[in-house]
Amino acid sequence: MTIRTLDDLLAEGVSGRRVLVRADLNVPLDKQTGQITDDGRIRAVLPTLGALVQGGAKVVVCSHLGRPKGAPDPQYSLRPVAGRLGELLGAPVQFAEDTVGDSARACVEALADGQVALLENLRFNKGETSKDDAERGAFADQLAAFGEAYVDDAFGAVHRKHASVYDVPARLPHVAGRLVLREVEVLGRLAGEPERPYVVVLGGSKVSDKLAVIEALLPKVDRLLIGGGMCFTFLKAQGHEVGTSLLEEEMVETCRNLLERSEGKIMLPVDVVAADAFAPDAAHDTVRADGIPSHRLGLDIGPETVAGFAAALSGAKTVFWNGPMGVFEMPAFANGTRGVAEAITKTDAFTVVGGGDSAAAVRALGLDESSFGHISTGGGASLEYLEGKTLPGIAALED
Ligand SMILES: Nc1ncnc2c1ncn2[C@@H]1O[C@H](COP(=O)(O)OP(=O)(O)O)[C@@H](O)[C@H]1O
Ligand SMILES: O=C(OP(=O)(O)O)[C@H](O)COP(=O)(O)O
Repeated sequence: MTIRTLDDLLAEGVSGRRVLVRADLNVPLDKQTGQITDDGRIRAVLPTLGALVQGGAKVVVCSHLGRPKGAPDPQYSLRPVAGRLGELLGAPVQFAEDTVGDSARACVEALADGQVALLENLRFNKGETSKDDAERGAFADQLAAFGEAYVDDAFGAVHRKHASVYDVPARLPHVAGRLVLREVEVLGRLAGEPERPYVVVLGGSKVSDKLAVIEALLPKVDRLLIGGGMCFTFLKAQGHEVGTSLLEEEMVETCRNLLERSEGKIMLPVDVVAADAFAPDAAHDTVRADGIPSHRLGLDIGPETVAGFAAALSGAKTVFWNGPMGVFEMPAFANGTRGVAEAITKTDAFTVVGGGDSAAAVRALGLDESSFGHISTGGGASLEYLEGKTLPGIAALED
């Protein structure tokens, strides 16, 4: 099995050719202003886009943003991303008002050599995420018509069996972009035989996605530290009241089983910061993890938990962290994420941070990016890669 790379495509010559690039431009946006709060994922794809522009390709970029439900939803428009991408590339990016409709077609047809267009959010179309092969395939046909070659540089989405990731490469000559190659190279160090002790820290809000990964990771790790929105389903499984905290009721039984089989490797919070509301100025207190008041919700791990997690991390030789420990976007609930991130940087371990929001948290909290071994653009993608799974987006690139 081989995977052709962007360099192979460039060596063939791309001048005047339409190249469809799947990027992961799923950046965090400020809910009030709609502005991009962290452009790390846009910067991460610049080496690939820059090389194609230099080569004189007509570059058609596509991406998802957030989780719209298969229909246009203005709050998830990629328009602001087109503006920022143009600034970073130093040349305007044409924005298509739809993904595969008249606007997109006109935009693609008008491209001159070396110009870049960005299509509207892929997930405004049912076919992108459909579980039905035919529905996904029909959408992939429309997308593939925009390119003569396909580059996958969307590492953060390679674990999704979606049309733009899985079905389009079956329809076009396909290569891996620079970001995908780099991520796979670095994460390969953790997927093989990581130096022990190997500690994984999990948090964030995509609870059910990540619960599935824990099962597979448990045998490979020495400690699994769980905070963020993840922890409440586990606390509930231990029989504790979690108030109105993020909870996946239907996964409580799964968590109970995981705890039973975890041989004591799973470490949960002993204290949490519980608030009256999901708001920056909400009244809040640190409470015992088994004493969250029924009208409150946990928005951060508490200081005793941070100290316990730091102690568990101190002797580690390999650390992987995905998912903020709390709602770090609100300063009152950022201490847990900051504390754990600092503890990770103090270890002698090879440290990897993965995930759009985790990487954004590192930058937003003013931590030194260079004190981590690698900052990955993918959270779920890197976790599934570490699990040793064949990822749909990588498999689709193999010849
Ligand atoms: N206790 C919590 N309750 C609700 N949301 C939380 C909690 N802790 C963290 N989060 C949220 O999780 C989000 C990030 O989750 P996720 O997408 O899983 O991470 P990543 O993008 O790094 O993979 C952040 O926006 C953060 O506010
Ligand atoms: O943000 C992403 O993943 P991550 O939060 O696991 O890093 C990717 O853009 C994938 O998005 P998805 O989890 O909605 O498929």
